[in-house]
Amino acid sequence: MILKELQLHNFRNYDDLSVKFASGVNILIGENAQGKTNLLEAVYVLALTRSHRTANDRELINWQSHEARLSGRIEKQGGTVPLELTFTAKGKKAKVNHLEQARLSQYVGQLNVILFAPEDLSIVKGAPAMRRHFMDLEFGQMSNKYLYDSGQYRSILKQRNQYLKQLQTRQQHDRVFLQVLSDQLAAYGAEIIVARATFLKKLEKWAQVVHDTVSQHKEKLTFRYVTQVQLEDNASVDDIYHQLLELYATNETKEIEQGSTQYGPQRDDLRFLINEKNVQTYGSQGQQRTTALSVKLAEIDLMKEQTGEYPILLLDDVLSELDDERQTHLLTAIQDKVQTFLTTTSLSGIAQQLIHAPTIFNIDHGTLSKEEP
Ligand SMILES: Nc1ncnc2c1ncn2[C@@H]1O[C@H](COP(=O)(O)OP(=O)(O)OP(=O)(O)O)[C@@H](O)[C@H]1O
Repeated sequence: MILKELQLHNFRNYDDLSVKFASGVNILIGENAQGKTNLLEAVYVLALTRSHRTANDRELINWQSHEARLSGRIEKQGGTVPLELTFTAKGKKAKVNHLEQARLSQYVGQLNVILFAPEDLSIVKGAPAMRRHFMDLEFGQMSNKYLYDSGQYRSILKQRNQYLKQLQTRQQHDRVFLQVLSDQLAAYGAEIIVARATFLKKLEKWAQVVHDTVSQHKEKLTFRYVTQVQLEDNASVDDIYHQLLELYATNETKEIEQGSTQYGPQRDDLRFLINEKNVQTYGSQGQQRTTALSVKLAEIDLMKEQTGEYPILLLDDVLSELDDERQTHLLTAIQDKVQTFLTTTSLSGIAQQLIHAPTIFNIDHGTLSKEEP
């Protein structure tokens, strides 16, 4: 899939921008605070309807304005698809093929992106929330159902936590309503757990291929999905649902005391192992970085397997963080396959010989100029 064109209107520090991109590697060069990350963010937002940097959409709108508009034209095997997003103080509207979508989950998935920023290098050693966020982002793009189920789960979880607190302070007495919420939560939770397990198996398979090459056949990378339920191979949604219900029933008093839900996918984690040893605790910094790189590259392959199209890769200032060997692996893996946008303040430190005919854009105070070859 290729993002052929992008138009921005009052998005961050861009007043009006209209740009055509190359199908290979697009390098965005500029000094600090000129709008490089804002442009990558625009592509990310166009794909996912929300930013990776802020949960507050208002920040995306130019300070001088009340409305931001992003539109783009993507080219896929099935043809060209125009996308449009409008942000105002009241909310956002999403259009595919000029038709407004009733639900954002219907919009997401048209344009698939993978973002790789320096903080992703800490996916192995960072907090569990980071790995859950990673799973939700990636799997949500590949499956509308996953996206929908996790949205429902989040809202029921919030209600249930509020209700547990109310039971704690005796504002509420009705435990039957708690059971209704537990039932709904277990139903969506089971869907999420089974989907995560299924996607992780597939992702692991691709990550093993990449890691085997990067480690020159010395290391075997495996994933371990850490969840509170018993997860046998091919576990059914129904089985997990009953296990969760059982956990809620047995721990009702404890959960009321704590005033929060203690069981479910919001407590999951993901462990990476190299030759059976946990990379988080035993891996060198180099192995942790290589694992992160293998996982990122595996996402590209998995996305292709699931959707039939390669996603777009957004590299936010990450190449300078990778040594020559890892840069080589990354750039060779994507060469001539994946449309890539990379930001940098300087070309030095980037293995340019591995980038086939890049298109270079200079960014200066929210304006773009293409460097002629
Ligand atoms: N809503 C907004 N309206 C107008 N300008 C904004 C808005 N949000 C951010 N900016 C401006 O955008 C600029 C930051 O741009 P960006 O984050 O893309 O920097 P960058 O080029 O990636 O720099 P660095 O290399 O330091 O990361 C800042 O000058 C900031 O003041």
